Amino acid sequence: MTNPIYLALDFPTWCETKQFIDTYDLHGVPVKVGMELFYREGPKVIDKLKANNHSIFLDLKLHDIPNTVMRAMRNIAALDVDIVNVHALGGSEMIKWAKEGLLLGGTGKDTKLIAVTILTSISDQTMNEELRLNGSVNEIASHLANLSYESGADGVVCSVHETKRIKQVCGPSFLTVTPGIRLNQSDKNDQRRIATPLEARKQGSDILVIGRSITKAENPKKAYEQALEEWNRGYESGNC
Ligand SMILES: O=c1ccn([C@@H]2O[C@H](COP(=O)(O)O)[C@@H](O)[C@H]2O)c(=O)[nH]1
Repeated sequence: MTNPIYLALDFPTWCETKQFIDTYDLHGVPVKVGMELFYREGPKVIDKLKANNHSIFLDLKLHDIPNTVMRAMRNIAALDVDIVNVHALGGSEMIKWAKEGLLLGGTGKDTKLIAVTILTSISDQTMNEELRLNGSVNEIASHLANLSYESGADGVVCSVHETKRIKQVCGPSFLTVTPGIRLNQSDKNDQRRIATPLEARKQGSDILVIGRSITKAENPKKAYEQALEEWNRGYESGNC
């Protein structure tokens, strides 16, 4: 099976990104490019990573009126990356138009459109008391996943803790992409709904996104290999 661990390249510049990949010999691993790097370097960063054989998840989390998202997605489609995303809270019309934009601007590659349900930095308490969204994160994330599924998305971004329920609601082939992964549970940082790679595998995640547990590790190469080893252990021990 293909490597499901996307390394979050949350660096300020291409220069620092390249230095990190070169130093720790992480050439060719799947990567996630987010707002920090993309807003600095623009589309050329995608070409540079492609030249280095990385699968790319472009994490720009579009959230606007349907027409604006469709037109933006038409341009993003030309970048020919593997995964792109929107916020599910933009609603069903926005998700449908995002898919339309992706198809209109696409180069024939099967770019997956996924929708962020509830950010992994949000707790039940923040959702209920600050945002005044009623229900548990689990309930709302699975509702938003179902909405995304019915609107033509290929999957969602959620935490490991919602994966099982989302698979039950949307079916096994609906992708669950899970950030909030920690190799050491004590390093939560700004994340609230975290899990280990082993738990992610047991709960049925398809793709893991890992940033700081690898980039800030003493030995990032070893940390990446540890994540892969845990993931594979989850499979070998028949836990899935
Ligand atoms: O709900 C979400 C959606 C996206 N992310 C992104 O994933 C990485 C996680 O980084 P860590 O350092 O492993 O916490 C980061 O780029 C986020 O923008 C997310 O964490 N949660």
